[in-house]
Amino acid sequence: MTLQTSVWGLPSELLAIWHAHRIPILLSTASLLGLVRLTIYLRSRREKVAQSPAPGSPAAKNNDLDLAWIAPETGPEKNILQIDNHAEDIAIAVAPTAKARQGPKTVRGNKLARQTTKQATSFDSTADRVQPLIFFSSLSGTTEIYASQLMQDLSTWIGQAQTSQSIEKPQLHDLSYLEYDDYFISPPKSDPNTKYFYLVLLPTYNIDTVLSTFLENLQETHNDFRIGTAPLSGILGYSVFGFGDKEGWPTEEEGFCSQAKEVDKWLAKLTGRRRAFPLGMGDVKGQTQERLHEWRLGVQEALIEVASGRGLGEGVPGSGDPAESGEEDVDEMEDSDGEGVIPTKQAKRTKLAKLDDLEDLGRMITTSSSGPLAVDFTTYKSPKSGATVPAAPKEMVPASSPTHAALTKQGYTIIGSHSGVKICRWTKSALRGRGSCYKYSFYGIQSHLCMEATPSLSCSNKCVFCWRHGTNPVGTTWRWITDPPQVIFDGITTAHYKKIRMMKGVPGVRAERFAEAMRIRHCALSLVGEPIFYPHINELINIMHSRRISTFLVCNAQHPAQLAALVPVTQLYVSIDASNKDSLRKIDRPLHRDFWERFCACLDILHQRRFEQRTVFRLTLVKGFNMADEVRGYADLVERALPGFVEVKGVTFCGTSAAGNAGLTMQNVPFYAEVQEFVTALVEELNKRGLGYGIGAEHAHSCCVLLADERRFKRNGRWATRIDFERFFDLYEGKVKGTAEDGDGWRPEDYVGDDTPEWALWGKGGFDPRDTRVFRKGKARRDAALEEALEEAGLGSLGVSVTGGDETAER
Ligand SMILES: Cc1cc2nc3c(=O)[nH]c(=O)nc-3n(C[C@H](O)[C@H](O)[C@H](O)COP(=O)(O)O)c2cc1C
Ligand code: SF4
Repeated sequence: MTLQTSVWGLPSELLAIWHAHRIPILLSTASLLGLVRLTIYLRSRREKVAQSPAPGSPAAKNNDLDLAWIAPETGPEKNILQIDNHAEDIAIAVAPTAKARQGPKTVRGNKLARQTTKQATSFDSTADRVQPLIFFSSLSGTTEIYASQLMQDLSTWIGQAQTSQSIEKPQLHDLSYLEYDDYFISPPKSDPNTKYFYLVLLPTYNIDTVLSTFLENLQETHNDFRIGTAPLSGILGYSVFGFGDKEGWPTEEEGFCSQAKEVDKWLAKLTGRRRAFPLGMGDVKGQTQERLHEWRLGVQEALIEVASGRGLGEGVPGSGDPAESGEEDVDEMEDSDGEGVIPTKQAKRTKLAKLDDLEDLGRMITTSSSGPLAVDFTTYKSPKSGATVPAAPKEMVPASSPTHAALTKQGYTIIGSHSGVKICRWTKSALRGRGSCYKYSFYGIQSHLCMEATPSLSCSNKCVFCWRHGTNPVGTTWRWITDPPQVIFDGITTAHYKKIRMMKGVPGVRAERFAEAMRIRHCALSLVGEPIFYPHINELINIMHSRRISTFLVCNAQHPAQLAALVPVTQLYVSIDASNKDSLRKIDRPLHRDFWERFCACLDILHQRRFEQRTVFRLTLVKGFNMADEVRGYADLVERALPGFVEVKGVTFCGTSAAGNAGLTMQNVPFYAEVQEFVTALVEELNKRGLGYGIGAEHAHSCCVLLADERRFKRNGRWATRIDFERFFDLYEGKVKGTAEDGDGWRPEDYVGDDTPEWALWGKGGFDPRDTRVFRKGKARRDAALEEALEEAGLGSLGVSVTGGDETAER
C-alpha cells in the first residue's frame, strides 16, 4: 500500500520540482545541445581538411640556377639545367604526413594498414621557406669540424645566391644531443610554411657508438607497422655525406663509410625516395675537402630546385627507391647498344611491328615506285636515266612514327628527326662504382664521362646480332631532312645531361662521379645506325673536339666515300663482322648489292689513314657464323688494312630464346675460352706473316680481347694502349706540334697515354680493382658456379656476362 502511494505520488513530486527549477533546467539543456552541435561541426571540418588537402600552387619556373660548379667551356648549356617539363606535376597537393607519436609506443591490437603511397611535399615558392637542417655525429671531432664548415659555407652561399631568398640559414644539430623522435619519425613541428631539408654528416665506427643507436632507431621506425612506411616524406629532400678512413677500411666492401651508406639507405625508405643528391664519401686521410665541396655544390643545386618549387627534379623510375637493390639493371637489352647482342623474346616483344614507313627502306626502294627517289651519295653510280625528280625529303624518324615510339620506349632520346642518344648501362654502372666498360681497361675511358650517340639512326645493314634491326630505320641512301650539326650537338648533350641528372637519386650513385659526369669527356659515335651516313658528320666531330670531347666513331665499312672524307677522330673503328663475302652477306645482311666492294674499299682507306688516327678493327664473334676456319681470312683483312688495334669480342646473349629469322641461339655465343683460343690463333697467324701484333689487354667481363700492333703501341717492352686525351686535344688545337711526316698534323703515336694497367693485361681479367663487381641475383650464382666448374675443367668462363647481358656497345 505504502509502495503504491509513493509510486502514484511521484508525478506530482516531479511536477513540483519542474515548477521550482524549470528555468535552470531549460537553460542547461539548451547549452548542452549547443555544445554537442558545436563539437560535431568542428570535428566534421577537421576531417574535411584531412581528406581533401588544398591543392599546391603550380610553381613558376626559376631560371637562375647556379652553374658555378660546372666547367664553363664544356658544361651543359645553361638551359640544360633549367629543363623541367614536370614542374607542374611536382607541385601537387600535400597529403597529410603521418602524425608523430610521442611517448612510448602502444599497441592497440588491430593492425593498421601500412601507408604505402609515396607522398609528395609541395612547396609554394611564393610563401614557403626551406629550412636546411645539418645533422652530424662525431666522436673524435673530425666530422664536427666539417659540419661547422658546411654550415658556414652554406650560410655564405645562401646570403649570396640570387635564388635563395626562400632558403633559411641552416641549423646545426649534433645527433648525440637530439631527441630522434623529434626529427626522424616525422619532420619537426613548426609553422606550416617552413619545409625541411635534411643534410646528414656521419663518420663510421665499426664499434658500438651513438651511431649504432641512431641506425637502429631509423631501422626500428621503418619496421614499426604502426608508422607509415615513409613517415618522413614531408621533408623536401635529404642527402648524406660519410667520413671514413681508407687506410684502415680501403674499400666499401671492407667497411669504408659503411654507416653513412646505411643511413642513406634507411632515409631513402623513411622519406619515400627523397634523396636529393647522391651519397658523398670522404676519406679523412685523402681528398675529403674536395669531395665535400663537390657534394655541397650538388646539394646547393638541389636546394635551388626545391626552393624554386621544382621539387627534386626528375628522377629515373625507381630513383631513390626505398626498395634498395643491389642488382644491376635487369633488362640489359634496354641499356646498351644493341649491336653484338642476340635478341631475347622479351626484347623482341618490345619491338613494334608497324614500322612500315622506315623499317626496311631497302625493300621499299625496290618495290615502291611512288616514293621519293633516293639520291645515293654513297653510291658510285649516278641515278639511272629517266629517273623522276626527287620528291621533297621527309623526316627519318618523325615524332609521330612507330619507330620514334619504339626507340623512345627503348630509352633513346631522339634529337631532331634522325639523331639519337642513350645512356649506356656502363655509364650507370660507373656512376655507381660498379665498373666501367672495356674501354676503360683498354684506353682509359671512364664510362661515367662517356656519351653514346648517333647522328644517324638509319643504317645500311641488318646485322643478325643487331636486335634493333626491327625498330631502327634502314636504307642505302640519305634522303631525309637534315638537321644542322650544332642542333644535334646541343640536343644530344642536353639529353645526356638530363639523363645523368635523373640518376641523382638512384641508390649507390656516388656524389663525386655524379659531379664528374656533368662534364662529357668522350663520345661513342655508334649506338645504333651509321654515324657517317649523316652528311655533316665532320662538322659534328669538329664541334665535339672543340669542346674537348673525344670521339670514337664506329662505321660499318659500307660508305667508303664518307670514310675517305672523314676528319681524323680520336679512334676510328670499322666493324669486321666476317672474313669473306659469303659470311659477310649472311651475318650483316647488307642492303648494298656491292657490299663486298664497299667493304674492301673501306679497308684500303683505313690502311691509307692509319697514321692519321688510331684505327681499330672490331670483330664480333658469333659461333656458327663467323668463327670457324676464318682465322686466316681475318688475318688477310688485318694485313690489308694494318689497323693499330683489333678488338675481338664474343657476341653477347641476353636471354634464352632464338633470334628470329637469323636462328641465333645461346649456342652461337662463344665461351670466353673460345674467344681466347680464337685470339691466340689469330695472333699466331699474324705473326707468321711478320705483322707484329700481340695481345695488349683483355676485359673478360665483356668477353673482349685487344690485339695491338706492338711496333706502335708497345713502349719499353710494356703495352701502352691507353690514350692521352688531353694531348690529343692539344694536338688538335695546335698547342703542341705533331710528328706527322708532312709536318702539318699528328700521328696516333703522338697521343699514346699511360701504360696499360697491370690488371688489364692478358691473363689478368681486366676488371678495374677500384670498382665493385656486382653479380645479379640468382643468375649470378648460377653463372658463377658454372664458371667455376668450367674453370676447374680448364674450359675458362662463359662467353656471357655474369652480370647478365653485359656491355654490347658499339659494333
Ligand atoms: C675505432 C674506430 C673504428 C673505425 N671504423 C671505421 C670503419 O669501419 N670504416 C671507416 O671507413 N672508418 C672507420 N673509422 C675511421 C673514422 O670513421 C674516421 O676517423 C672519422 O673521421 C672519425 O670521425 P670523428 O672524428 O668525427 O669521430 C674508425 C675509426 C675508429 C677510431
Ligand atoms: S659502352 Fe660505349 S657508350 Fe658505354 S661507356 Fe663504354 S664506350 Fe661509352
